[in-house]
Parts: sequence; C-alpha cells; structure tokens
Amino acid sequence: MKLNIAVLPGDGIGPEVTKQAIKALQAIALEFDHSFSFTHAPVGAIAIDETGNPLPEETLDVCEATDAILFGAIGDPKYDNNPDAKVRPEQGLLRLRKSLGLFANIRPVKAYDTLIEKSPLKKDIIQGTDISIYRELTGGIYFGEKFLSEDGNTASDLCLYTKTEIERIAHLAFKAAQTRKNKVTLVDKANVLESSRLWRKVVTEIAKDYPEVTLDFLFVDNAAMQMILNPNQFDVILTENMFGDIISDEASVIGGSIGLLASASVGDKYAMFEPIHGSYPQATGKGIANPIASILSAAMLLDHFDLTEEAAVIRKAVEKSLLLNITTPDLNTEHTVSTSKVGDFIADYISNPNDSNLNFSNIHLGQSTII
Ligand SMILES: NC(=O)C1=CN([C@@H]2O[C@H](COP(=O)(O)OP(=O)(O)OC[C@H]3O[C@@H](n4cnc5c(N)ncnc54)[C@H](O)[C@@H]3O)[C@@H](O)[C@H]2O)C=CC1
Ligand SMILES: CC(C)CC(=O)C(=O)O
Ligand SMILES: [Mg+2]
Repeated sequence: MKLNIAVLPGDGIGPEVTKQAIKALQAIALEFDHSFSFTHAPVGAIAIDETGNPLPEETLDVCEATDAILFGAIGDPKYDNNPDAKVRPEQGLLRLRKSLGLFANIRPVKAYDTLIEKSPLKKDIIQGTDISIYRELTGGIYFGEKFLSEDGNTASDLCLYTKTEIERIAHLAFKAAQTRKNKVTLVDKANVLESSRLWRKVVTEIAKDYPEVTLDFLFVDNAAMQMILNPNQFDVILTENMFGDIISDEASVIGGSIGLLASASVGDKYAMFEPIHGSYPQATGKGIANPIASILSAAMLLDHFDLTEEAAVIRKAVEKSLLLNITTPDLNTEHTVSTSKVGDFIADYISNPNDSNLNFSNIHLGQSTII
C-alpha cells in the first residue's frame, strides 16, 4: 500500500517520540513491501516561532493533502506560564482537530501483564483491564465562546453541545462495543450540567439501535474513582471533550505510564494519530521520554487502513521491549534505555523477530541512561 503521511512533531518531546514511530513504520514498510512517505510540517510553539501562527496554512494544506497525520505533542512553558499570551501552541492542535473534523478521539487503555508489578495500583484490581475511551474532540468547553471582562476580573468558557455532535460519536462508541464486551458507559455530570443532560437523552435514544449493548451512566466524579477502584467494570467509555481528556490521563496509571497511551482522532474524512501525553518539556532532548505511545499511535494508523497484521507486528515488538525491560525510566529505574534506543529495538524487532543477533543485551550494559 502507498501511504503519504503528514508528520507534525510539534514541541518538547514531540519530535523525539515521533521519530521512533517513523522508524517503526519504515521497518513495517520494508517488511511488508509498502511505500510510506513522510511530509513534515510545523505546529504549536515551534510554528509560532517560525510564522507567528500555531497552525500555519501550509501545515493544514499538508494535512489535507495526505492520507493520515502522525502528531507528536505541542506546548511550551513560556506560554503555560504566561496567562496573558494571545497566541498559544494549544490553539494549533485545537484548530487542527476542528478544521479536519476529527470529532472522535479513541484512547485504548490496557494493563500489560509484563508491567502489572510496576503499576502503583494493586495487581488483582488492574489485571485484564481493557478499556476503549471514546472522547468527543471538537465540541464542548474547549471550543465554546470565551469571555474575559475588560477589567480582567471575570472570565467564562461556554460548554456547548448539539444533538448531532453527540449522535455521531455515540454511534461509533456503540459500534465499537459490539466488537468488544457490549457495554457502553456514558460519563457525564447530568446532575448539574444541562449539556450533560442532553448527552444522556441523546445517547439513551441511540442505545435503542443497539439492543445487545448495555448502556450505563456514571457521573464523572464517581467515574474518576471507579477508574482506580475497579477499572475492569469498563468496556467502552463514551464522554465529552474535557471529561475524556482528564479521565484518560488518569487511566494511564493503570498501564503504568502515560508514555504508553496512544490515540486515534477520526472524522468523516481525515484521521490523525497522536499520543495522549503532552510535550513533557522537562524531558526535552534528554532521551528519557517513552516513545511507545507514539509508536502505538502508528499502529493505530495502520489499523485505520486495515493493515491489521502490520499493526499487530508493531504491538508484538512493543510487548517484547516491555518484556525484556528495554524501556525508558518511567517504567524502569534500574537499567533505563534511551528514547531512541527503545525505538531502535522496536524497529529491529519488527525487521528480525527471530534474529539471535538482535543484541538487546548491548542496550543495557549496566548504565543508567543511554542517549
Ligand atoms: N496533545 C498534546 O499535544 C498535549 C499537550 N499538552 C501540553 O504539554 C505541555 C506539558 O503539559 P503537562 O501537563 O506537563 O502534560 P504532559 O503529558 O506533557 O506531562 C505530564 C507528565 O507525564 C509524564 N509523561 C508525559 N509524556 C511522557 C512520555 N512520553 N514518557 C514518559 N513520561 C511522560 C511525565 O511525568 C510528565 O511530567 C503543556 O504545554 C500542555 O499544554 C498537554 C497534553 C496534551
Ligand atoms: C490542548 C489539549 C486539549 C490537549 C490535551 O490535553 C489532549 O488532547 O489530551
Ligand atoms: Mg490531555
């Protein structure tokens, strides 16, 4: 298959983790005789530095002209620490999602058997966890009208949803549940928010089209607690933009690190693949960022084009790296391996899974971190 992929590495650790995902895709292309090309474009703080715009027109053009987008991360402390900044890196990502109509963000959460001892949560609670979070991505409070009074003392952000926005992602969530354990949990705050009551009404109506799927409701505050107490109760979680953002970072604790959680942002026409984490600025250039979230996002990209065997090969290589403890310090404090070495191992394993010369013992060598 021929795929032209837009690569938007962004800021902080974005470029270094995205580079590892590209290595994995290149190894897949070689093994399976595909032709993948990569077109890089700026977004976020780096794009502001270059052009004054966090999402330059040229970047959007590249995204629209390619088959899929591989996104890194955006964000920079110089904006985080300046509440008065008028232009912000995050606007680049939000505009990109909106412009491309990427209304559904799918975030798989899994407890890896090999990492179960490393999670701060109890083994018997998290074992077997397999959740798919369907987060609405182009509506709600992140996109509603913003207000700041002239004296700077009053501010608001509107949380607005339409029936159509709820319906389209709800259908995707129910369809996903049909291929899984036939359960959808709608996470909302319908005891307080009018927008959440609309979600309940619309989703309850849609559930009638999927009689074999059980629909449950949880208020988001309780859901946050249940995620830690009993994550195995969840199959598909359906929720609005901000709740999905927050609850999925929380859920990453189950897997052992946010550096493992990938996502697919899809719409009717375009698709983008992005780790759920941010630009982790403290780690920039240190070789300590876990590239697996980005690499697994590349696997989701392949799934999107029905290259399921290829995606499975990437996941197998990732699992092998975890099994052999070839991991960054977020998962392994003894013999940590650098971002690029983890990427090298995964790409090599894709190419030569049975090669006894796959010299991962060299990767450890007893040192604390190799860059
Ligand atoms: N999709 C995106 O581009 C996102 C961008 N951001 C932006 O990123 C910047 C930093 O935000 P934070 O709240 O610190 O979130 P963050 O996700 O960048 O980092 C939070 C913590 O998660 C861990 N972490 C994140 N990625 C990791 C990785 N690959 N490997 C190992 N550990 C990892 C680190 O302990 C880090 O301190 C901000 O400017 C924020 O706006 C935040 C979230 C998503
Ligand atoms: C700009 C933010 C909404 C990014 C984020 O935290 C996310 O999408 O997970
Ligand atoms: Mg987030």
